[in-house]
Amino acid sequence: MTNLNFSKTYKDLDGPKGKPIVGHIFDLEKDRLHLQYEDWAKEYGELYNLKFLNINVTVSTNPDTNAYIFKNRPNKFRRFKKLADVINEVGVDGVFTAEGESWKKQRKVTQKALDNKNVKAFFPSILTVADRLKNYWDTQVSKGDQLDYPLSKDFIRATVDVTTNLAFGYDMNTVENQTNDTQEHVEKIFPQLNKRVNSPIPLYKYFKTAEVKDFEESLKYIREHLGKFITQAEERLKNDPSLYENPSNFLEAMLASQDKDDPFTWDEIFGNLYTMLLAGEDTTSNSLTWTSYFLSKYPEVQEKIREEIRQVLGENGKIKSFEQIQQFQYTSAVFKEVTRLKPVTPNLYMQCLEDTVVNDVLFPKGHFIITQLSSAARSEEYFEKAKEFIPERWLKEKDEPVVGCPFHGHKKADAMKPFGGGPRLCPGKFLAEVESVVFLVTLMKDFEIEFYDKDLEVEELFAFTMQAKNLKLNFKKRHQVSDKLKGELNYSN
Ligand code: HEM
Repeated sequence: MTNLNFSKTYKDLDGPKGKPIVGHIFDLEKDRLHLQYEDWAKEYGELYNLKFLNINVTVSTNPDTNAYIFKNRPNKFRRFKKLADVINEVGVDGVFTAEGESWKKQRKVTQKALDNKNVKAFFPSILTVADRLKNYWDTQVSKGDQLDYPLSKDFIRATVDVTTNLAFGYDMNTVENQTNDTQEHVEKIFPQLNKRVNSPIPLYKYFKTAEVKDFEESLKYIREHLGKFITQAEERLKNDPSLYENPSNFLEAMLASQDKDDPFTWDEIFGNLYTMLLAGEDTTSNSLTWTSYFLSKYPEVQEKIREEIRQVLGENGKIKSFEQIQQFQYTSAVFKEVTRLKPVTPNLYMQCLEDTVVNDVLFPKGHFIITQLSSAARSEEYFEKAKEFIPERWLKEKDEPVVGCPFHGHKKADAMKPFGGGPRLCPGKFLAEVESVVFLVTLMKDFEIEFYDKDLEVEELFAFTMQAKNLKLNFKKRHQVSDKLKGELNYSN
């Protein structure tokens, strides 16, 4: 500590008053944890303390502090050990929970599998999933307007298909085979993880309730199922040794390492397949579901996306090339604004690996810091008209090299970090953005959505990821554009 300069330590920070001995353990509102952290930040400032028995935790909503923490991984900070242990316990022992050298090795292969070049090469498979989605939706609306339609389920299926295709080289096709069980088992994982991470005593280890047993059955199913993918890929490599040099997907790339000095173990391969499935599906599908919330709230945004579709693809055109995705600037801005207002992973859990000074505050080795993301992203401090949904804030002014957000002026566009940051920035960010634009274009081109019940309040439900509770939508074939709108939007069809 001798070389560190600081004027305060975390102990000088304020925070809500906890109960004697237990501290804040019983104060946490598990279903709205991120909102509770945001509320406390309004009262106690951007850095404040909580206590769980004898464990001190600082919550940081400060973008600079958070950026520093993100940037200084894996050397100075790691993810919460308890979080990693709970995730590993269910077998998801991969790049998300790995640390140090093991993380570096796993990150390298993950990042390569998801880099721009690979996503581009994989693009035709995304289009295939989008075509299936369109056909499925056509069938649904051909029966008439679909009231209270479970659109979020379709987004889950589409993102599962994209991820399993890219990562495992397996076409699960859950969009067409609506009966696929895998995703139903996978859906149970995040809510259960949330419960386990937030239980001070791991009762699930000692009392096998029906819920615990059901969850364990799901884990068994997933283990067997993913195991089959590994066996199939091993066969492919045996039959075609050229795949060792040029693996065609993430799973093959991991298996190909068996040939090298530092091979991955079966558990590492399994854990990373599992990680990809979980990390790629829940986050992206929830973000798309939140997008459908804003589209229903603002029908004019649906129209603007349609106008962009017309401009980029022409009348009755289809997405054909990867390059066209870059032209969907407004649609991309819609998605970006959704990730600002509804960041689906609002809390990231960090721990200091050494005594560290961040923004003049000393945090000792082992100290826990929750990097809270939704607070800054929705704060007037960093974004003008912060509470409003304004996709245009992310559009470049014509002929002007505007960087980031024209609305925030002197404020900070990088105060939002829905994909984390630093060396552990989400490696699936690009894939998520590309597939989301493709699915939104598919949705808006031929269909429209509206609230099933305008008076039903849609709530943010925290279940490890942040989900939309009470979102009920009607799903319809696209209406004819009115003459008035045609004039306003310069529609010609
Ligand atoms: C809208 C969609 C998504 C969001 C909002 C999101 C968000 C995040 C966040 C916040 C993190 C933690 C980053 C950090 O600690 O700094 C993360 C990590 C990760 N994400 Fe994503 N993600 C999304 C989609 C995806 C997709 C599509 C994949 C892959 C198919 C993916 C794979 C991963 C992996 C493997 C990690 C762990 C990285 C590491 O620890 O080094 N994510 N994601």
